Amino acid sequence: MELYGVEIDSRLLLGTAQYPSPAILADAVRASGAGILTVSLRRESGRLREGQDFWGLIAGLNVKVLPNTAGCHSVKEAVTTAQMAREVFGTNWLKLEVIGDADTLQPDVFGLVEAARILTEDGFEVFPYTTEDLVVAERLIEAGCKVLMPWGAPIGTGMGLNNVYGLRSLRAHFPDVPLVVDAGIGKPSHAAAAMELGYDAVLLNTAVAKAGDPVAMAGAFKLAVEAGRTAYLADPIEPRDMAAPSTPVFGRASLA
Ligand SMILES: CC(=O)[C@@H](O)[C@H](O)COP(=O)(O)O
Repeated sequence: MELYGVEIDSRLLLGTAQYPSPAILADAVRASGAGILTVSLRRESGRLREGQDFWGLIAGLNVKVLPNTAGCHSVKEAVTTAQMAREVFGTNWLKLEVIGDADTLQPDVFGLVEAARILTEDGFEVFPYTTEDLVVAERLIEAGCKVLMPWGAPIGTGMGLNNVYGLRSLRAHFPDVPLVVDAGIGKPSHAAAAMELGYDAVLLNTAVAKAGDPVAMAGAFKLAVEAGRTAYLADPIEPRDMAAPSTPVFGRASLA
């Protein structure tokens, strides 16, 4: 998969927050085979010493880092955080979150488009956390985004794909834009379902970090993403209303 001209081996993107310990985070990342890790400057660098330890751990994993403006509620805050993240991580890649509602953590799509335009003009390669809205998607692309990351469900809910119709429409409208389902995935089956829809990748955090066994769950997500992608490429059958015998019957057995 190619994102902003960079070839990425794995179609699983993993968040790095909320793990029980740094060691479990590192083991989970390895088990997941993740190709990209998101890192939030604001959440992780609260205390200087801890922040430095954390950067060291992430750097040692040798996985591409996608800094994230998690927790930003305004364009100004997101732009400032992005500029700081570029300094700290030395990358133009940015996962752009502009949160519009404190209960659902849904994106402020108006602020998102504005921030995406400002940051793209400033040389960032923006991965916007958005909804499945087609018009917003169009505006983000006009603003310079070359990847879109619609939500599956609100962050941290684990509800899976809330609007399969919307996600399918988005895929159909933008066949050539890399699309990543970001947020709300709770189980490997949700990730597989996203991949079966033809999504290029999934991004998740809570489902692994908060699992009873994060390392085992990370391995399960790895398999699910691979299975979903393989199934998509294998061209699944369409569901149908009428039954159709899977074992054709030629003639009848004579019991006489
Ligand atoms: C880590 C990150 O980028 C989150 O903001 C992301 O949206 C993940 O959401 P979940 O925790 O619901 O997987």
